[in-house]
Amino acid sequence: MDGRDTRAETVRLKKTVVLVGMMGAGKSAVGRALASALHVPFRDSDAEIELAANMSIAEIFARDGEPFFRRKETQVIARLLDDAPAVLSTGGGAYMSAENRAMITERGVAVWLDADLPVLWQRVKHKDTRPLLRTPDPYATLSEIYERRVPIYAKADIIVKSGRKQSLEAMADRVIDALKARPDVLECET
Ligand SMILES: Nc1ncnc2c1ncn2[C@@H]1O[C@H](COP(=O)(O)OP(=O)(O)OP(=O)(O)O)[C@@H](O)[C@H]1O
Ligand SMILES: O=C(O)C1=C[C@@H](O)[C@@H](O)[C@H](O)C1
Ligand SMILES: [Mg+2]
Repeated sequence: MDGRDTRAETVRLKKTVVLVGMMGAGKSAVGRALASALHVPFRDSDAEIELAANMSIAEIFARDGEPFFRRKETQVIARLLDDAPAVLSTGGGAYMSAENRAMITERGVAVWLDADLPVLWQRVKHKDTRPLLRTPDPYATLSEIYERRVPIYAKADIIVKSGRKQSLEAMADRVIDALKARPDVLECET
């Protein structure tokens, strides 16, 4: 048996879980906890792009522009979806591309970590690593991006609400609970 024991159950991931959502939704942080709970590899498209380019995302945006970054993002997601089932955290804009959405849903399962704007702002306001928020009024920019993107994130296969007070592990557990309703994604024996 190649399944692993999680919370007194044996679960086996059959498809890559692709976390989508806004900057600060917790895709990277919750993704790591989720991969650890499911005993599968954790991958992060932003980190993979930075590794391949040997540059930070802010540097890539500044030197090569956002369209170049988006092309790399699509290539990296396609490559990572070829690997064995894993948890894949995407960058906040990845799910905006129809091409990315199609391949994610065909070869994996899209999970939207849905956090409200005030929660997102609390989480991103102290860091200046996100090039899209390097504007004179980053809160207004985040708000505008949020309003524009929410209808697209809502197309995800699974939606998990992310509250202010939930720990990363609690969020990972909620994602696992949602995945259990999808036996084509998570095989579960008690
Ligand atoms: N449920 C949570 N509880 C506590 N802290 C959280 C939670 N989710 C995220 N955070 C914190 O918020 C910050 C931003 O989260 P994270 O980097 O995972 O977001 P992201 O969705 O990957 O954003 P990006 O699209 O910019 O990569 C981190 O410091 C993370 O630890
Ligand atoms: O929301 C976005 O468009 C982005 C989010 C980050 O994860 C990075 O992918 C990059 O900063 C762009
Ligand atoms: Mg991230």
